[in-house]
Amino acid sequence: MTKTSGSDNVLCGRLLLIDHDAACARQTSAELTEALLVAPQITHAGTGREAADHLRKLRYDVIICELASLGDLAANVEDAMSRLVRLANGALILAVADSGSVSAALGAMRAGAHDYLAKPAGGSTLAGRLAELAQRHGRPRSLGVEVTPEPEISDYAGFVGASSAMQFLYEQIGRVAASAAPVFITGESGTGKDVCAEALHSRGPRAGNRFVAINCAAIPRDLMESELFGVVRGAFTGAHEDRKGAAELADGGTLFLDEVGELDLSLQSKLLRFLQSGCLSRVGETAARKVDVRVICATNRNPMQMIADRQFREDLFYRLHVLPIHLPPLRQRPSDIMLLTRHFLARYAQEEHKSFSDVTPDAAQRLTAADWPGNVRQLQNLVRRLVVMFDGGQITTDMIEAADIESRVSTPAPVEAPRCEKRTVLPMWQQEQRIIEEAIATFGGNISMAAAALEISPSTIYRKRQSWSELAAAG
Ligand SMILES: Nc1ncnc2c1ncn2[C@@H]1O[C@H](COP(=O)(O)OP(=O)(O)OP(=O)(O)O)[C@@H](O)[C@H]1O
Repeated sequence: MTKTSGSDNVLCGRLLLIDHDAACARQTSAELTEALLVAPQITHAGTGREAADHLRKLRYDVIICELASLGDLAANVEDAMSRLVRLANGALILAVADSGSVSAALGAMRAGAHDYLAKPAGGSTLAGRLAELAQRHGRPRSLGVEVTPEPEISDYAGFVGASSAMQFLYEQIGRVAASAAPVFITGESGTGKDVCAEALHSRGPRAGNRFVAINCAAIPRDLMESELFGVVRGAFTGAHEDRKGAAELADGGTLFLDEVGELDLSLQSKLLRFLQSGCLSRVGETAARKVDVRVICATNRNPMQMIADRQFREDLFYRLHVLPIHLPPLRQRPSDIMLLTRHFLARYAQEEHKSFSDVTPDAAQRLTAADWPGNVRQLQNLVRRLVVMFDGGQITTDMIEAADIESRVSTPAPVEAPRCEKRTVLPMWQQEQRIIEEAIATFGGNISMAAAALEISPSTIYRKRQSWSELAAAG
């Protein structure tokens, strides 16, 4: 077996190996020790729960996790990995999946694993992949490492966060902001899609012009067209004067269409025509007006599902989905939770003229371990309530319990036993489509990276996308 070179020698600290097959784990340990120049301290855990016990007692640098061994942590791989990520305290996580379990591997990645390998993964393959990962993520705690970590950015254009997911996002915004091409932002509610749209505007060449946001879910359907494209006097009852719509107001700047999936289908056709021609007509006029806007749109729904359900035009989707950005949920970047907590604490304490010193270690542990289904908005609301409800001092777990009206922070989601339910089975091509689109979203729209993770070629993805549009059109 070949040893990794000195400069690659990044894996030397504490390593937790999770594998229910003890013989396999022994072999992997031996091979890894041989493949690395400085032997790591390897601890073996046979189950997810055993691993959780180790992680509560000691901090590890790297976790290698055979996914089938996590079954006792949660009913599905994604939830189990989310729990592991929360306990991992920033360790690098490399998932090892059965070669047929692409969806399990993707679920693990979605939940926050840094990378995955298909079985069988020998010691030198593992060592090589860990070296790559450590270079990419910068592991300052690994012993004997010569990696110079990139300077960590902890706030950027309205965002607070220093996790590797946020570093990737800042880099993406920096690159994408300069372009005039449409941006499609996805992410759960409260992850910062509005913040992202404004950051793209403020960091781009249109920053001197207007940023006009329109929430497609908040405006009644019959007013939407005039809000978007404007109206001429007398076009309908109540149209007392000529008025510009959001698109015209944003001329020279950025038009942000939030919750774009809520636009009704007839307006989607008009939006498509506008994107194709750069011209619009106000409601009640026939003349076309040339408008120069950069379009950014966002949704917290799955656009592929909306297309499959015929709620979103596929041609419009591909027109808008030129530069995709995906915002990771807060539970996948637990290292940002205390940074955000302290940021909001300082901000609201100042607003309320109060003084809060910090958060007790127990309270910090509780906040970091929570699921945050409402993401940053939920954390922000909780901190605001804490500041309003209490006079100052240190934030304790009792205070969190009292302020946590959503009852989600104090009670992490219980592990549900697998239920036998009647489920709809989607056709093979739709399941395949979902896996591939999820992989693409995981890598922020980068097809080459998604293809590499799926171990297929990028041209296969392009070819399959073409055949799905044909199937969707035929169906
Ligand atoms: N990384 C972050 N740092 C600081 N504040 C953040 C961050 N992410 C989100 N926020 C704050 O959280 C709140 C929700 O963010 P935002 O409205 O951008 O979320 P969203 O993804 O657009 O949600 P929705 O889909 O519900 O519209 C805002 O007050 C925003 O300022």
